[in-house]
Amino acid sequence: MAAQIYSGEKYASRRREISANLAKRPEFHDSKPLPFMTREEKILESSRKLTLISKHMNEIIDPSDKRELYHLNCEVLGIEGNPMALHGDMFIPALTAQASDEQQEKWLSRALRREIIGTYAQTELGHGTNLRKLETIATYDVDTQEFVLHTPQITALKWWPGNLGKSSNYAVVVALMIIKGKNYGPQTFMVPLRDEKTHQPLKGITIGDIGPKLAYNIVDNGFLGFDHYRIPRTNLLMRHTRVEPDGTFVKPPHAKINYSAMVHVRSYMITGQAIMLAYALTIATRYSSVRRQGQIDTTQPEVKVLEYQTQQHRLFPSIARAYAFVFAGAETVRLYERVLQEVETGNVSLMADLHALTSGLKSVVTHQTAQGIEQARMACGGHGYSQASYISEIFGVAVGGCTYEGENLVMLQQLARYLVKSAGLVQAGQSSKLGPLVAYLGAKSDSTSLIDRTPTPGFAEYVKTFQHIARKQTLKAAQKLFGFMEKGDTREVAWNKSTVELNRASRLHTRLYIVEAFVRRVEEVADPRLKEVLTDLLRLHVNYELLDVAAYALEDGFLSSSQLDYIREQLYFYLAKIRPNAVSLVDSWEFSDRELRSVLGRRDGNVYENLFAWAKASPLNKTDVLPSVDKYLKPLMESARASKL
Ligand SMILES: CCCCCCCCCCCCCCCCCCC/C=C/C(=O)SCCNC(=O)CCNC(=O)[C@H](O)C(C)(C)COP(=O)(O)OP(=O)(O)OC[C@H]1O[C@@H](n2cnc3c(N)ncnc32)[C@H](O)[C@@H]1OP(=O)(O)O
Ligand SMILES: Cc1cc2nc3c(=O)[nH]c(=O)nc-3n(C[C@H](O)[C@H](O)[C@H](O)COP(=O)(O)OP(=O)(O)OC[C@H]3O[C@@H](n4cnc5c(N)ncnc54)[C@H](O)[C@@H]3O)c2cc1C
Repeated sequence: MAAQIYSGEKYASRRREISANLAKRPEFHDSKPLPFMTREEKILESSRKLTLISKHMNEIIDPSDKRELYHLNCEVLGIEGNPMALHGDMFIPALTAQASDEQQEKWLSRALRREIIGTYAQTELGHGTNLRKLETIATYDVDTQEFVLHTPQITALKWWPGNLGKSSNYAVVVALMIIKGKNYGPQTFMVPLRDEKTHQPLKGITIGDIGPKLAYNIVDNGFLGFDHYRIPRTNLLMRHTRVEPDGTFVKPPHAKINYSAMVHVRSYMITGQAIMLAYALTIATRYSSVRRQGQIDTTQPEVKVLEYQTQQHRLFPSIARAYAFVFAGAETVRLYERVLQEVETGNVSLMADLHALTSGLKSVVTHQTAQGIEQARMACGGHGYSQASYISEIFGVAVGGCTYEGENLVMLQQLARYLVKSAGLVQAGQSSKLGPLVAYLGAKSDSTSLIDRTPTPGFAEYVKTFQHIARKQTLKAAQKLFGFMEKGDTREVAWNKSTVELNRASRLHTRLYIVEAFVRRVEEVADPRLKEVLTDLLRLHVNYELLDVAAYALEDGFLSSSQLDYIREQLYFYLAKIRPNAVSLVDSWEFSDRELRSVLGRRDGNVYENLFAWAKASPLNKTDVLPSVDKYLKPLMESARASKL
């Protein structure tokens, strides 16, 4: 099963080898539980481990394999980030996709060797979503052939970029490019921020950390201001866009080609989110098979809480989602790598499809992941609320994905633009022009679903029902938009009056895609034992998801209430059928205890003694009487007692 999850036996077994290798190297382990460290201690500890990774990586992994590096990071550094997180996640991808060969020679090679540390500085205090209104300006000075970076007001301060505050000495900075008074929109520049020897900020640069956040606190998200700060013309990233010495602008082959670092993260983060969801579910499912409370049969001993149907309903559909997301994530990465290669040859035709797909997936997957993690926390009762479970940290890190790389409700609208265009083609009788991701929009619906109307309903009937729902909502929402426009609203006003419905269409389209990705993967499985278990999980998935969106199919009679009853019964049937495999389904992700960092999620199930040991190790328990008691509580109680006398 691990080979299914990790798209092949080769990587699944490499993960095991890497984990086994690290188990023998205590210097790579956390020196104490992360929840007991201050933010400063965590950053120090993470930097220590980063240095070790840098030194010994070649003995443990093949550093050219992204997946191996990712696994090494998960084991050693964990999810709370590290001082070079953005260096790998965005700085290197931005240089790879946007720097010319000559620029790559100069900077990318140094970045890969870790001679310099970089980040991606785009968001500002006043603007994150609306990139066209960023306020940092890069004005071209033809005389000196330099760009002058400037922060004209406080809202123009870069704000949020990861590792900008304290760790990075370079950044790929996004600023509005002005040449001879003309605004050429957001462009990307390579900008030195700190002296390479002293690490002191360079003259003209104001820089620092933005303070603690909900989670992800090992990362020093930062602020940055420029005071007429000059960089050479050749620091504009010029793989696709160019500015000649005389200020002539040479257009890229696609207007949004500069957004590639964002598309890179959106493509990869689907897998990252699946893994965080699987972390939380591993912890909650294992704990639920250790925790005994209450009885189902009063003549029998207390049961494991995993026997309760409510607990299964809380956890198993999310287990199915984690599988669905990792399968969809693998497809997304394949498409991303293909588009990256095609763009290199000047073919930008798939950029819009990739953007639409990743915008939708990023939004639906992060939202459902956060919901699933929070349910996993509640499934652990009181102990879920303790940081010993580590689920609160997983939640905090994962939920950040709803905001970064494009706020979810904004990114759903990006997909909606694509869907509206496709609906326009359908309306114009040009369905043959629809791309493969939206071809179903042009198909004719059956009048009713055949779920429960055939002897053994296959997945095709479910897929058709999801297609019907997504098609109906897309065409309806587009019609709403066109209707407002026909009545005289501008497109923008009409759009704003239709966005809730448009975003619903985007979610339904994306949920259909996720179901189809799951079906595609299960169909490929050859081993009959694996196929059976994955088929059960997929059946749980389609029934759970369909129930969740059934209102759309009930309102036009595509599904009847008796079919709905059938879907519910199927759901309950598969909850029970999956129960014996539940622990194996989470164990199949093969997370080591080191990687999970959870007392509740321990593989050996020895939860109670380890919770007690963890509590005793709390810094508060170093002394029996705290200074706060000596200084305040004792005098308070003493004066209360004295006044009673
Ligand atoms: C199986 C195991 C294997 C293991 C393998 C390992 C994998 C594990 C990896 C885990 C990795 C996890 C990584 C986690 C990283 C965590 C770090 C997070 C750091 C966070 C960083 C950031 O947040 S950076 C800042 C991000 N900011 C944003 O995202 C801003 C959002 N805003 C925008 O993107 C844009 O402003 C916009 C898209 C909303 C609007 O842009 P604009 O105003 O310019 O455009 P329009 O709306 O007018 O649209 C015009 C037109 O352009 C099209 N378009 C827009 N963007 C793109 C694009 N990128 N590509 C193609 N086309 C695009 C748009 O659709 C419109 O088209 P039309 O045809 O006109 O409709
Ligand atoms: C953990 C984390 C890490 C980050 N790392 C980086 C980084 O490394 N580099 C970087 O540059 N940035 C980074 N960011 C910033 C991040 O990319 C932005 O915060 C994000 O893109 C959202 O933009 P915003 O903050 O401007 O939200 P806003 O746009 O202000 O969103 C506020 C609300 O307005 C709504 N809204 C905004 N525009 C529209 C619209 N057109 N239609 C309808 N509703 C709208 C949103 O849906 C939301 O409800 C990070 C953020 C976080 C949380």
